[in-house]
Amino acid sequence: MRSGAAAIRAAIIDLDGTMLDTVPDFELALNGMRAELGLAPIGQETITPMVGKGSEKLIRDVLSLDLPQAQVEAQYETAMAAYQRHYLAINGQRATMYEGVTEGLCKLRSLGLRLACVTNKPVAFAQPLLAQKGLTPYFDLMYGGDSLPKKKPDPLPLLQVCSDFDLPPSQVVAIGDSSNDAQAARAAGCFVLTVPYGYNHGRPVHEINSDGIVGTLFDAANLIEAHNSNTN
Ligand SMILES: O=C(O)COP(=O)(O)O
Ligand SMILES: [Mg+2]
Repeated sequence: MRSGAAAIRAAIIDLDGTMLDTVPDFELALNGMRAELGLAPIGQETITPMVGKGSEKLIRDVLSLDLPQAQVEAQYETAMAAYQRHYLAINGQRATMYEGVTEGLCKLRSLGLRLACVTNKPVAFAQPLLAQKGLTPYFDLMYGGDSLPKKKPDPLPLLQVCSDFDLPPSQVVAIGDSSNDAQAARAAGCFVLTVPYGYNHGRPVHEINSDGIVGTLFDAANLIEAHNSNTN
């Protein structure tokens, strides 16, 4: 992060691919939906690069694997309803937490930062998932992909958090796994740190325009601590 910049007072943390590996949940829910539509199951290697742009795009992309455009639109509503039903039934069953997540969140809180989770996952999936994994207490607030009129890569959810926390974006860092998170952060004027173990739409992580790659959320917290000790 830029030396001479102001201290970081809040962090906005992504969910899928950053705190939790949810691809095994997506696999169950998407294949449940596909079975209802008479489509063959798909594997995690196909699903992983599709995660991160929200449910609407995911369902269209998954249907487009087999169906021509007109058919995708004709089946979309049925597919979305089936997908939501399956996802809610298995939510969190196979998702696992990445290394360093709880340590990182604890440390960020101990540094006095306010924390928000901003995900493109629908809020009806994200809220129970955070609760089930014991992550809810770390966060002051959470916005899902359908909480506001626009989702990442639009800066709106990040700017909303800055306004909720009454902080300028220059004092807020976004931490995520994808170019989607980085684009939103850059457009909002927030710092951005990237974890290398997530999905990034199937692209190499070094292509992301970010202020640094951190191995874990705990490493991110240590970097922020060092940055703040140079500014206070
Ligand atoms: O697109 C999704 O469902 C989730 O994406 P995110 O948590 O990485 O923002
Ligand atoms: Mg993500």
